[in-house]
Amino acid sequence: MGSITINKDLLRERQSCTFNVLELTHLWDGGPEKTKERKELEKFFLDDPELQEKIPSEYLSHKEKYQEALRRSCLLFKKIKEWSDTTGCGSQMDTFQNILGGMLGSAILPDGVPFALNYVMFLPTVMGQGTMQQQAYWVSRAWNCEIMCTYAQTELGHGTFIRGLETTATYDPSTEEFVFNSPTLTSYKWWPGGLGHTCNYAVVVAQLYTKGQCHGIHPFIVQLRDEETHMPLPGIKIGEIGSKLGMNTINNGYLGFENVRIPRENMLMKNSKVLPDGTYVNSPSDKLTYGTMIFVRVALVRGIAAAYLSKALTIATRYSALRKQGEIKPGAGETQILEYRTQQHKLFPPMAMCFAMRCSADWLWDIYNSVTAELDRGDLERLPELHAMACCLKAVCTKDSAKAIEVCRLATGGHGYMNSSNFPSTYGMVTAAETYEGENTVLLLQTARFLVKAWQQARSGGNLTETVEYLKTMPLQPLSLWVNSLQHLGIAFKRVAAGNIETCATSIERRILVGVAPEDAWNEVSIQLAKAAETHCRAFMMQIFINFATSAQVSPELKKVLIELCELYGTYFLLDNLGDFFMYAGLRSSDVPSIQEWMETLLHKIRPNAVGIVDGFDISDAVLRSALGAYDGNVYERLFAEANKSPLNAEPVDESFHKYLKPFLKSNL
Ligand SMILES: CCCCCCCCCCCCCCCCCCCCCC(=O)SCCNC(=O)CCNC(=O)[C@H](O)C(C)(C)COP(=O)(O)OP(=O)(O)OC[C@H]1O[C@@H](n2cnc3c(N)ncnc32)[C@H](O)[C@@H]1OP(=O)(O)O
Ligand SMILES: Cc1cc2nc3c(=O)[nH]c(=O)nc-3n(C[C@H](O)[C@H](O)[C@H](O)COP(=O)(O)OP(=O)(O)OC[C@H]3O[C@@H](n4cnc5c(N)ncnc54)[C@H](O)[C@@H]3O)c2cc1C
Repeated sequence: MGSITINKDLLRERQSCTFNVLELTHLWDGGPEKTKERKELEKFFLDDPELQEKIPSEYLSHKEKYQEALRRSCLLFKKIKEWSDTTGCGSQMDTFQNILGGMLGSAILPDGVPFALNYVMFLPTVMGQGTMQQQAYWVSRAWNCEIMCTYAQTELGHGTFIRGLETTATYDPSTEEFVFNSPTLTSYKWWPGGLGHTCNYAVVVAQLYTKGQCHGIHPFIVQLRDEETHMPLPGIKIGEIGSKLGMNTINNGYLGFENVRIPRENMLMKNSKVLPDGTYVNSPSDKLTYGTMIFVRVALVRGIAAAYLSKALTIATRYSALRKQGEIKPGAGETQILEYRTQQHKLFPPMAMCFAMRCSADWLWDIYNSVTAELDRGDLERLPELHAMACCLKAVCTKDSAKAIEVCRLATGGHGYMNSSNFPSTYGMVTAAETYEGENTVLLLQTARFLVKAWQQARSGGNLTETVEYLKTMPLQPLSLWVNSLQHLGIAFKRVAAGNIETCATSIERRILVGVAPEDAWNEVSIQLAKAAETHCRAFMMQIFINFATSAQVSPELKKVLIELCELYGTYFLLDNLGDFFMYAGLRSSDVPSIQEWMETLLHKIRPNAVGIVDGFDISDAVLRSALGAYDGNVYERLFAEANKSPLNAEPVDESFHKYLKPFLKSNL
């Protein structure tokens, strides 16, 4: 291809953008230095021909896909080492973030990195739950890829309810070993990434038995395969779970145990312990075992939800600026589809969501780091709030992102259905995150549990933490008349959340008063509870976005765009949930037309900057991997070039014609 002619419509869009795109890129990356580093990193990896795709992976068999992914993973991680040796350790963390969290990794291994779990879950588990000695031994081995590891928690029978896991680890004091068993078919580990044929070690989460007593689930490091031959060790039954909707190169696997013995020292013992004689020593909190899940939920908001959405938006927005279809005014010439208000309504609210996700992710990352430091000092006070916010942000952001990616695909018509648009693999990657690391409904219900408690505390005059402080005053303040302003939106979203939480709390109380058991009352109200958690999260994201947009140290031109996007976030979700705002935020039906108009005006204002905004995400063509979204806009040439990569086009007449079709056509049915 190699064409450098930029599509004329895209060129015009770029000329009419009202703000400096590079300024947005710097803001998005966290400063000019970060942008520079990212670009150097991308160049280092993406210019390597060995890492580039030769045949589109869709045309490979399942086995070939895995083998090719493994080849590239090995090269990739060699290069990471090379990169960090030349640039120092500090940036190694950033490198991993870039490779595993969304962007760079998805350019090289679009259907998942089979080594991901080694870094995303195994290492964080050892670092968070291992003693100093365990960390000293295991971290360097895994970090340097002397061994390859995964995190095996989910079983065929249980993913959500982890207290119900069935794998057993029974302590044998005579040999100072744990003996692992899978007593049932449903106790087989099922799903861990890289487990199939890649990893030789895993953190295995199992029910710990010692002195005849079960102490619940605990993490252990178990060797699965011989380090030389890679053969499964005696008693280990292991394999891959087969083809999936997406993420087909991440090598998810299954695992069963038959009397597999590991040394006592392989139990991760930072929190709870088993002494050589089998005495069990309790952890300060049994929820510390769940720490790695919090880490991944936190990382996903930015690394998956926001990152993949920014890609889908770049593809759909550029395409909508150059695609022409129909006329708005007869005879006026064909219209860029981006001119259609309905098209703007598909694309611009997700742009706003992308910003809201990024601000929230930064907040979540900061609180994660401070709470983790507090946990290390034995202070568990802020853990419930971190857990509650990680749960709802993971759930709401992955849900919004997956839904919006599908909207972006639909917004590109038929061409979006092609694998070469890169929508299918992008969607496959993000919808997986709606399930893994805590299924979204389940996580919303975890947040709801925290909110109902906070509500009760607010009623009894107790102290409330930062994210629920609004519950103290909200319902008591009189409702004011509706005003179309950002500040009013912020308050209205909190009122909706407070109203939903109050409704749930009183519904539960009412049921309990008439004799329903508290647990049944909870289940009966759980549709509303999940909704309450979502509205709390939305109110939080709205406020974080308002704070960000109003205080960002940027040029007035860019600030104007940020404020418009922020207002769009609020008006979009308000209009999508009018009933809530009628019920709880003092909205009257006579207020709605002006809000609808406000939202439509925002779409109109954002329109000239739409391409500028997605250009500001600065996603290179190599990362986008889309025939529809490339910077130069040569969509039709690219679609043709991609079609010609189909193996069916290698010959003018396929051999199947002679084998099947010709005899069939000649058979005179
Ligand atoms: C170092 C280098 C780093 C480089 C970094 C690079 C970074 C870049 C990375 C970017 C990303 C790229 C990734 C791509 C790769 C894809 C990988 C795919 C990975 C997918 C992996 C998985 O998929 S891996 C399995 C996950 N599987 C779950 O996720 C199970 C959900 N299931 C539960 O999580 C529990 O089962 C559930 C429901 C809570 C109930 O647990 P339960 O029954 O024990 O608890 P209850 O409900 O009874 O609650 C009792 C009380 O515990 C409280 N509580 C509960 N949890 C708590 C907690 N975590 N912390 C504190 N408190 C907690 C609760 O709030 C209650 O508190 P209270 O009593 O005060 O109200
Ligand atoms: C791509 C992918 C990668 C994965 N990688 C790993 C990995 O590396 N390691 C690992 O250990 N696991 C992994 N998993 C497993 C993943 O963590 C689980 O699938 C997830 O936690 C959901 O559990 P489940 O599949 O048992 O669903 P279930 O819990 O059976 O959920 C099914 C339905 O039941 C509902 N439900 C369940 N419990 C409740 C409840 N208490 N209240 C209300 N509704 C409920 C859910 O909302 C859902 O609608 C992966 C999964 C996927 C899809």
